Amino acid sequence: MAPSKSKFDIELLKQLSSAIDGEAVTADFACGGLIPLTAHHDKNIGSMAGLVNPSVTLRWDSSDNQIAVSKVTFPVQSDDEVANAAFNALLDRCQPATFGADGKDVLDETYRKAGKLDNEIFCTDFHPHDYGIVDAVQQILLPSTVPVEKLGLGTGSYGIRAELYKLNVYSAPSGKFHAHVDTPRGPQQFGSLVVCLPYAHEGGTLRVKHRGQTTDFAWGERNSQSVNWAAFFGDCEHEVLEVTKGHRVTLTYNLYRTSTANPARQVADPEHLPLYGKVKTLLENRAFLPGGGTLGFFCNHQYAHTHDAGRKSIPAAFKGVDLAVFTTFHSLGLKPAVRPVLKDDSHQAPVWGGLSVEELFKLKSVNEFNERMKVTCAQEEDEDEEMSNEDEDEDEEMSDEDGYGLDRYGDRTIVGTKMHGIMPNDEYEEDASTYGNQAELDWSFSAATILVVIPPYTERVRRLTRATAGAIAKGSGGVGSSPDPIQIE
Ligand SMILES: O=C(O)CCC(=O)C(=O)O
Ligand SMILES: [Fe+2]
Repeated sequence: MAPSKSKFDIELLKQLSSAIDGEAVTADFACGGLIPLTAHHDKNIGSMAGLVNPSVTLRWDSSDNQIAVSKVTFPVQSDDEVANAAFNALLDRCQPATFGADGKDVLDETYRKAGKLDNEIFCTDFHPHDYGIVDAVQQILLPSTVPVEKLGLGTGSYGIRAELYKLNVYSAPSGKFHAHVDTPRGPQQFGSLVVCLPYAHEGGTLRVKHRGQTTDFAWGERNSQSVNWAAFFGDCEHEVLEVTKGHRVTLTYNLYRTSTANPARQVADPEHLPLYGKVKTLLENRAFLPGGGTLGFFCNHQYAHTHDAGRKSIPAAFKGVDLAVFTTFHSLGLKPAVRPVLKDDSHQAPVWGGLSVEELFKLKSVNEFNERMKVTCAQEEDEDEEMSNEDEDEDEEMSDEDGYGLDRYGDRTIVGTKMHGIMPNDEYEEDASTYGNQAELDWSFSAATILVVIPPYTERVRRLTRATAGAIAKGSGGVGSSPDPIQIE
């Protein structure tokens, strides 16, 4: 006997969940690199070549009225007395670094022990663009699969701006910064960049975590002869382990996605995402949700969307696997919508259409779901009608199997995969999300869902054919001429 429709759907949805989980495992949340001191930036051709006395110079406003500006050049050679005196003057000029907790800037050396210089009082001749760092970050963390015109943000694809934020010195013994999540500075900020200047030290590993995965950047040993850097998504918890010897001198940058797009930059083809083929096969399967339905995916990353501008920016801000899910469905002719999922205690929930995960799973009917989520489905009304002819008895069979978080609301299906469930607070050890690197600003991170209305079989195949034919005709891949602009409402 053929399996019942709901069981069959569950099986296919599980496959989809696994495919997304696979995509999530390969998606990077942090990257880093090393620039040997032999590297020289050739300003004429914008590449690295040759060996021409490389160095990094820092200048800062002196606190001594007799001297306007002080400077030091890295690397500081141990036998160079003048350079060592200049380095000590830098250490003297630094003030204790604070961090954000409960909306206030806090000085607590058991949590963060470091010195800092604010960017108003220093400058440097080191620019991460010159060494290809910004390009590398863009390629690894923000591979572009959505031409921004589809998101109403201009033409081409995004650029990246690295804005110098602070100079920090973590010194032995016990320089450190316990687990925290950097305070977001608006929806365009997608991450942070740390550049470690050449100065011998031991310890001070930068540890970055995301959903159970950890990446360590241990620069101590090699650092006296190189500039090291790391970049990571803004919603990742991270910490600086204790410095046990020497001084760990860093420049930190906020990384922003620029709204001015670069029309010349190649937009990668979503057809090459591993997920694409699997979703396409699923949609082409006549037996999969034949009458249509709605799929929901809990995002892997968190996004800054505490007010309207932030909420509208979410698709443009998508990272990693969330971007892959969004662009895959979009390029196959469907119109994914995005909804924030807020915690119960958020007074903003009714305003932004957000829903706590507890509420989400309490919902009984499609109408209630639509009402509460304020879902704007990309479907015409008659298709909605068509979609509501499902058998209510199937509800039980569809609910939460094997921890996949499958659930069903009348004719709609919410798919949460293992990786994509709402991030519980205990994912952050000691709830690091309550510690920032600055007192709270207007923005904070919260979870989001992607909702995709799956039309009945014939309609979705029609859309799919149109979308993929458009892409081929355009010869560029990408989302090509696929349907209409992405719906954010
Ligand atoms: O120095 C580092 O590696 C990271 C510092 C940091 O997390 C911060 O300044 O927020
Ligand atoms: Fe940080």
